[in-house]
Amino acid sequence: MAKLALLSVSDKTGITNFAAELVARGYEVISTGGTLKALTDAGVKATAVEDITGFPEMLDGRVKTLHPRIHAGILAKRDNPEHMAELAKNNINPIDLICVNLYPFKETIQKAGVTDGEAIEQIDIGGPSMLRAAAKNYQDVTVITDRADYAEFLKRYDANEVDAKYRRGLAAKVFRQTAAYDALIASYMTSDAFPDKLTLTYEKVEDMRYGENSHQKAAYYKEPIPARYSLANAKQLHGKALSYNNTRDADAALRIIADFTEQPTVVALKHMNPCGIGVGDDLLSAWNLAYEADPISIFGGIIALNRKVDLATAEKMHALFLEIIIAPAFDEDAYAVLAKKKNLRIMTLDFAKMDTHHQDLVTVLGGALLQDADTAHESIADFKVVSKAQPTQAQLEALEFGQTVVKHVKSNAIVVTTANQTLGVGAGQMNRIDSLKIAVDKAKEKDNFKNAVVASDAFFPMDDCVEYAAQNGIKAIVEPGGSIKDQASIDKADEYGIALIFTGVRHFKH
Ligand SMILES: NC(=O)c1ncn([C@@H]2O[C@H](COP(=O)(O)O)[C@@H](O)[C@H]2O)c1NC=O
Repeated sequence: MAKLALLSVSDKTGITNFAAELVARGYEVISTGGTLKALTDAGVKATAVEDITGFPEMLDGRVKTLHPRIHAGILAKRDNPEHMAELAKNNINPIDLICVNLYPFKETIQKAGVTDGEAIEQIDIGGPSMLRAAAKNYQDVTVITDRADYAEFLKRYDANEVDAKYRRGLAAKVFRQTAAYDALIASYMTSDAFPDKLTLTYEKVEDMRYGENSHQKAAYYKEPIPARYSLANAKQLHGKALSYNNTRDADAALRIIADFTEQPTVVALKHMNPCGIGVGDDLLSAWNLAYEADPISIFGGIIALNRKVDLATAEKMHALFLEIIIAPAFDEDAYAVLAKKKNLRIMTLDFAKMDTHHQDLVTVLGGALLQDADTAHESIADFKVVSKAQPTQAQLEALEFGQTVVKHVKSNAIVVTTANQTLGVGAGQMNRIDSLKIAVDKAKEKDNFKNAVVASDAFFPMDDCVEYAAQNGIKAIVEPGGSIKDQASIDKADEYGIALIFTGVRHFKH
């Protein structure tokens, strides 16, 4: 009896050639409607599934292969005499190879104007059933769901290397594939933000050279349908592949610059924290401010710019060693200058529709934490002045800028800023006063420090922060408030005659 192979694929790329190769190796091919047509049109001999089941394909294709003649043929254990006797009794032939890829559900839901009915119709039922049956019975059945495996299978077949280990690997691939397929359907069907079973699915973009350090292996995965404004949708025009750390840093820079849409803005970032942010009337002035904010830390930095990069700005950036430049676009001459550096990663991304409202997932030992992204944003209207001194309009604008920046800095986070430039960033210290000292001491070196204000991501636990800031010339501070010692900070502000503003919103970033 000839070996049987059942081929039923939506993506028909390479299928006729694969089928012909199977026939050449003595397989008898069975196929469903569209696949059968593709095969017979190409002159490959194949039998209709209907001729095996004795049933027509029904219900607009909802039922084609869902039949005991197919499933018993796949699932029978060849070394179980009772199974084989049952097959024989019912006149069912064992099926040795299943080649199935599924209805294009993902592609369908991305189509403009697709109806729910159209989407639901693209939920494959018969395909996953056959794949799962064959994968369960991998000891006896070969299952192929990825067309990249066609050539490998034939090679192994010819070398007599289609063994149980190989088939088990193919089976595992099937269970991953069907799990990912179902996860996408589940997320399409419900907007439950925190479901009982978290079935996220990601697709591998690439293996990375290494992870955070060279002894750590790593790979980059993207969501099946990533948001338009995401690194997954950025285009790399030039330079080396992004490393693990580059990828995280570029993502952090994109999250920051998404909060600055009104005016030309440049974000310079190092190790997940902004080292300089500048906002200007044009990109060059924004660059100058971001650069001058911290000309040392920017070395080897990641730069995000929210306007098309012009030659003048490109020349300034070219003078430095930078890891990544990401912007909506580059003028031709600007690109030519930047591309002189072989390794510099130059990337573009559509900045038009920034959808940053998403969830963030982090893993912990034995689990994961999922939360809404911190998209809260406080403006001057949300500020509550708690000191006797009232902030000037200029100070309010600087405080708003600082407040926007500080939520992107690792806690304990303190930033000292003007209304369009960071002057000092105190990040990731284990106590707030140390972060404040770092930020203030750095800012003090700057010419425009006299206009500087302080923003804090969380409340001051004691009055020492207000005292240090005031003693060093700071005239206005914004913080969430909420400490049992708030009054001490307010008293200290009043003692020095500086303005203290509460927002009521904390922005920890651990
Ligand atoms: N209903 C069934 O019994 C069934 N059996 C196989 N399919 C799918 O039908 C597709 C192939 O159909 P066709 O050969 O007609 O182009 C494959 O993606 C396969 O996964 C089915 N379709 C959906 O469930």
